[in-house]
Amino acid sequence: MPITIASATCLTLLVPVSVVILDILRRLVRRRRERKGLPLPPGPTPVPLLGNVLSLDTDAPWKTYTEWQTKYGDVLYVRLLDEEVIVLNSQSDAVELLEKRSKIYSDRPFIATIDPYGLGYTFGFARYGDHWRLCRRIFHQTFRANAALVFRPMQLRTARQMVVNMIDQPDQYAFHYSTFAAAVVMSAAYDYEPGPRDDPIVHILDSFLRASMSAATAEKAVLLKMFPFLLRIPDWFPGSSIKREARTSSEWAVKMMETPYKYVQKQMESSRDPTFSMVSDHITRMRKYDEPYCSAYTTALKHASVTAFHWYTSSLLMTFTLAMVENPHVWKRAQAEIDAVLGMNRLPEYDDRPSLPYVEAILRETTRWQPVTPLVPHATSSSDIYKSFHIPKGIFHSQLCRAMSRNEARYPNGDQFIPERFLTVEGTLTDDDPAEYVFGFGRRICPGRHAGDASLWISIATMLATLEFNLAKDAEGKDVAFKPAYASGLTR
Ligand code: HEM
Repeated sequence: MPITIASATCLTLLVPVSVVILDILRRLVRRRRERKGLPLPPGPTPVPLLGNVLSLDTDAPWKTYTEWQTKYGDVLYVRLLDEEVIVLNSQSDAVELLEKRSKIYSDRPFIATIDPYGLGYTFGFARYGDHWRLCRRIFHQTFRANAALVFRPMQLRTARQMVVNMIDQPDQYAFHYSTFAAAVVMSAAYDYEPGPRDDPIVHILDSFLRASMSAATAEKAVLLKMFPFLLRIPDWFPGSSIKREARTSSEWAVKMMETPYKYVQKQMESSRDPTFSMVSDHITRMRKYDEPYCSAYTTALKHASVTAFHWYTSSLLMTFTLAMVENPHVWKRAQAEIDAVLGMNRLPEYDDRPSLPYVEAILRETTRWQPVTPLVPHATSSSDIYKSFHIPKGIFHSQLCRAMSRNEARYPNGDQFIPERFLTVEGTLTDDDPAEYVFGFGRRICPGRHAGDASLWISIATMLATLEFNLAKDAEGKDVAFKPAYASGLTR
């Protein structure tokens, strides 16, 4: 019988699919042997091969996990194809494992999209090991609590500039948030202050974020893990779109890493004015080292200085804006507090922070209401036993920030934006601060949290002191209705 094109295609697909199925089975059998009779944490019953993947809301997985939490408890075991996942829904379990046993809970999982999309150029996705340690040390020297105080005058100035830009171009608010957040990190990392509009480096950052975030979804990670050859097929071949997207994202990532780095090198060579930044400091220090350490140091410095993490700050400012537009009574009460404490003649400064508890409560509620990383992925570097359950080596585990922030006992009506939940009846702040979980836990806890928190506070306080938050109007002066939606990806 002649072999048709259709049957040849079927045969071509059958081989990789069979290899993948055999590999999944082999790994599942090996894991079962390693358990030595101990049970896995409870979770929904997986179907053969597919596991629980069909029951998961892939756009908002935390919604399904939260439903399963009610049914199976705080420590959940879920299987998505061959990927085993432990979901930690409570802060106490996250502290117990990620902080007290941080030696084995600090790795990042293998996510097949990270390197092809260029996300591997930021050390946030690096595997736990020497490269990560060096990046983290470089980063920490600049951004640790005391060192980050140096940035405050710049953060204050940049926040005020952002408000001026918003008054000029209110419809471009998302861009102004991004410029502000990037300016803070770029100043510290490269001594580079972006222009208020159309800055070329902010453009590179935003282009990378758009290319990587819209593309790096969980489905694509699974697809690439199962069929890595998709990255090698010719551009004209059906199904090559993932490869082309990855290439675009990776090209932006290289520009994001190299362009500001070259800017610092040029400044150091040519400028008569001394430049001081994280990058220039380490370029100077590394002169005393020889190859190959110098080359490892340069790579770590480039990965540590990639400023893409500014998106956390700008994303939270978007959430803040949404909350203000939906809850005008909140910004009105905050304005009344600011006017009463500061009077009408000056803008908020950092020293005013303790005197503005309602503004602080708004910041806390913003980070709680819509956590910027609903699921934070970690991986175990060896197996463990927790609460008499077997936790396998090398599996994905994730603290579900979203479940912590929606714990009904701690936050009644958690879907609503209610800053008052952080205030006592006397109007002072309670001890509950979401910063205890929104920045992660243990050795991978956000190292930019001090700078990030200071950026958020000064920008929110300055906006509340100067702006009103209303719906846009159409040509007839009527409110333009809108339906808020979050993009899904590694962050929101
Ligand atoms: C202001 C809002 C911010 C929030 C809510 C936030 C949150 C987080 C979270 C949840 C993680 C993962 C922690 C874990 O794996 O357990 C993280 C990691 C990280 N953040 Fe932040 N972040 C913020 C701002 C920033 C800023 C402004 C910077 C840069 C100056 C930054 C730099 C980083 C880096 C480099 C990592 C990776 C750390 C590692 O893997 O070792 N973050 N952040």
